[in-house]
Amino acid sequence: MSHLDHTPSTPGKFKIDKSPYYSRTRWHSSVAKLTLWSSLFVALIFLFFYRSPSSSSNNPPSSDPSRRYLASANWGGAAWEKRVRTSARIRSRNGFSVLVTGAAGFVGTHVSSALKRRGDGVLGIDNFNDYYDPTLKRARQALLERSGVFIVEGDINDVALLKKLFDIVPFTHVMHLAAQAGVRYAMQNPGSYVHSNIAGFVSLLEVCKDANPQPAIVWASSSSVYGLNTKVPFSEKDRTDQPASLYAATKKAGEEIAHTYNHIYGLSLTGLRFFTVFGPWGRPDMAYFFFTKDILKGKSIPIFEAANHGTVARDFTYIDDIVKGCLGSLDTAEKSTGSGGKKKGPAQLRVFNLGNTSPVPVTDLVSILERLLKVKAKRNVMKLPRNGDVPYTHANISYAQKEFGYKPTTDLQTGLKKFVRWYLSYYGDKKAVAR
Ligand SMILES: O=C(O)[C@H]1O[C@H](OP(=O)(O)OP(=O)(O)OC[C@H]2O[C@@H](n3ccc(=O)[nH]c3=O)[C@H](O)[C@@H]2O)[C@H](O)[C@@H](O)[C@@H]1O
Repeated sequence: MSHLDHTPSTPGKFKIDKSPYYSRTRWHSSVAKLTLWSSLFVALIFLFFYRSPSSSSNNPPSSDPSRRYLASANWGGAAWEKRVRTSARIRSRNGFSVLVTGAAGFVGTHVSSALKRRGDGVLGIDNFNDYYDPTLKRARQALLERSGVFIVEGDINDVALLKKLFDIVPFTHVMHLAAQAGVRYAMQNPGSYVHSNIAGFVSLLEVCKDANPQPAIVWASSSSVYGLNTKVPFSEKDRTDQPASLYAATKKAGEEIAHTYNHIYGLSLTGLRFFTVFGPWGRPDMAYFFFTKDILKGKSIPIFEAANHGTVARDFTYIDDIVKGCLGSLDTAEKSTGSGGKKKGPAQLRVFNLGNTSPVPVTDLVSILERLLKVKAKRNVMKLPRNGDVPYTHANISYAQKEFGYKPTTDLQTGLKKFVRWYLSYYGDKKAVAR
């Protein structure tokens, strides 16, 4: 029997006798402790990398199998590099070469496709996580593939991968749309917001600042940064220091981080505050999308109202208008001024509201859907939960209008008509009801 077998399991209660075995016992127990703590440490590191949510367009619940590629990256090789190069090749005079992060996401897909159509070189990156149905992301990927856009499967926290992409292609621009989206999910999985919207953004900026030439970066902030601001319409000059959700706080942090990288490294940075973007190929976690699904299924839908039966309203903005805003921002983005990681002069730093300028109550959104679907909704009106939602958003867009002629042209009714048409054709009438 080994002397260690006498050691009680409760630490602290054991007083070691000063026997000849004492020093050996202590040495053995130190080795055992060291082994125990090292194993724990290794296990914690493993858990962190394995369980921490991946970045890109959205983040998954902890069971997400798509995170596994973090441990085993599936990129590289001559054929892969050729696809990267071909996808990013510029096909028009004065065209750009754009790296689009979150390319299999809602906005990412539309922007990538618009850039490709006008002759820019486009390379996507997305981690295809399962925050929402990844088959929708795969369908978007197939759509882009047909128009010649290759989406690299990878995470924006993978610095080696990003560096490799910049080694292969001297991107002139980065359209950074990969993020953990959704206001309410932040209470369920706060770490995913930090991982994607903060750590992921920093890892991207680190690679961009070292790139030669440095790209100009346009990235997705959010209307949610206005938080508890009550002055309407929201103007870029209004205060944004009262975020109502962790999601909003991480987007606000992104704006401050952008300032830092602009200041130190001369990166040209443009943040876009999107206002509740909707349309075909949209995000299933958003109200207009799951209301459609649930109305068709005959399920009741929760409709939030503000205090004292106040109206909850959003400045819903149609995807095509957002795409125009993204392209306008890219077209007016000035070059970054740094090289070799060093700033050579002041660089452009901008933030734009991209909204529709006409807020619509959520109850009206439901009425429009009822008419388009020809089904009466089962309305379950309830108090706005304390989950990060704000009662009202309304964009002042005069800055974007002045800088690149931004002018939204699609109202909620017209946009929803296009969405419903897409929804029914994508899921098929029967499947749409069954889902
Ligand atoms: O503008 C933005 O920056 C944000 O827009 C949306 O956030 P949100 O406006 O909350 O969009 P939805 O989740 O689709 O909600 C739309 C409206 O429906 C309401 N709602 C939502 C869910 C629900 O069950 N019931 C309900 O009445 C919300 O209060 C809100 O007024 C996106 O989900 C965010 O990712 C984005 O950053």
